[in-house]
Amino acid sequence: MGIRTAVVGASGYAGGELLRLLAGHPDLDLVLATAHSQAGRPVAGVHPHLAGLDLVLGATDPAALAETDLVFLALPHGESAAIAAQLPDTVKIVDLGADFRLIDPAQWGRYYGGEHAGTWTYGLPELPGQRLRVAASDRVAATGCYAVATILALAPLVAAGLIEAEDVVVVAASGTSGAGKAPKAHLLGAEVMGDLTPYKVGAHQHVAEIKQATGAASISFTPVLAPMPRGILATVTGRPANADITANVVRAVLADAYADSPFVHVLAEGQWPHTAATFGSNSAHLQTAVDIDSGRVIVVSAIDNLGKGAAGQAVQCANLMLGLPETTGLPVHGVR
Ligand SMILES: NC(=O)C1=CN([C@@H]2O[C@H](COP(=O)(O)OP(=O)(O)OC[C@H]3O[C@@H](n4cnc5c(N)ncnc54)[C@H](OP(=O)(O)O)[C@@H]3O)[C@@H](O)[C@H]2O)C=CC1
Ligand SMILES: CC(=O)N[C@@H](CCC(=O)OP(=O)(O)O)C(=O)O
Repeated sequence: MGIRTAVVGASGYAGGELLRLLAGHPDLDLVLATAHSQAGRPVAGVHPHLAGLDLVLGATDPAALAETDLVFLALPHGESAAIAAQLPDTVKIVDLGADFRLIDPAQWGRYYGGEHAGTWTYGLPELPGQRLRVAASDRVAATGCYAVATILALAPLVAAGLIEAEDVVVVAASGTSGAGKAPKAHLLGAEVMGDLTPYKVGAHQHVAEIKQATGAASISFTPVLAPMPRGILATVTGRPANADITANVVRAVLADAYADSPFVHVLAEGQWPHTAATFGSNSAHLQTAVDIDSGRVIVVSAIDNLGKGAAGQAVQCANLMLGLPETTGLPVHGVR
């Protein structure tokens, strides 16, 4: 018997991707998959791509979860804390929601409202020193999807002093699965297809965790909904601190920052990230340029929002928490 593992919120997009990854994981044994309104339905009825996974979605019962070794929470914001509070210390938890990501309660109040649940270890192992902190933790808050795409592009630039921390601009497009399965007015099929739509303009909740993780002082962030099922392409630009900066210098800083990170790939000169190349993987692809007109430093990053942006990231953190190799059960390469 391996690590007894439960997925809470298993009927959702992130939960479904966790089930798919766990089915191929050699050490994590899926013993419980729970849902809310869809409890009682077979997994394959909710997730047709998981046909053959012979499991019925259970109700979310903390007493049953307490009998496991590892719980992934893939719930709407605000629902994790009540369940986590009922689980003993013997159970390791990775929360995919936002509830425990932020340190500053004022930032929680600004972007989410309501009571701040607390702060867990931020689940982005590629940040300096964070791999060890995740490995030493029993409670980890996995990152937001736009946040990981942006932080991976931005953090090394701020840390190396290549750009000014108070002038960062991000425009990022996401596939529709990023919004979750629950019906939303702007996500009706006919409205999404053949269209690009900005939303939460000037007020996206991931700005708080991006600033917290990178040290950027001010960020203008514009998310765009794209007519594709999954994937994020983030274009991050910053004003250079030094007028002589070149793309080769930026590329070297990024390559150095991720030299020991198996899932982050700084692409060869001339190759640009695109979402399809990361589809189904836990990888992030990065490339950089210096704008020949404005002189701004540009880093483009691509991820699969359900992979490195959600379920893959969560499994990567769980691997570290359990002392397993970070890459166990996780695809480095996309499906095309
Ligand atoms: N989608 C993405 O790309 C990413 C998602 N995340 C985070 O992961 C979490 C899940 O997201 P996602 O899978 O997209 O969301 P979905 O809307 O697709 O799924 C939500 C899940 O939570 C369950 N649920 C809904 N309401 C409750 C409740 N009141 N109590 C208990 N369970 C409930 C649903 O069960 P049922 O269907 O049975 O009602 C479903 O299993 C969110 O916190 C999200 O922010 C993080 C990064 C990326
Ligand atoms: C397309 C879309 O709507 N995406 C969601 C991000 C979902 C996510 O990953 O972030 P959280 O875990 O913080 O919810 C949004 O922009 O709010």
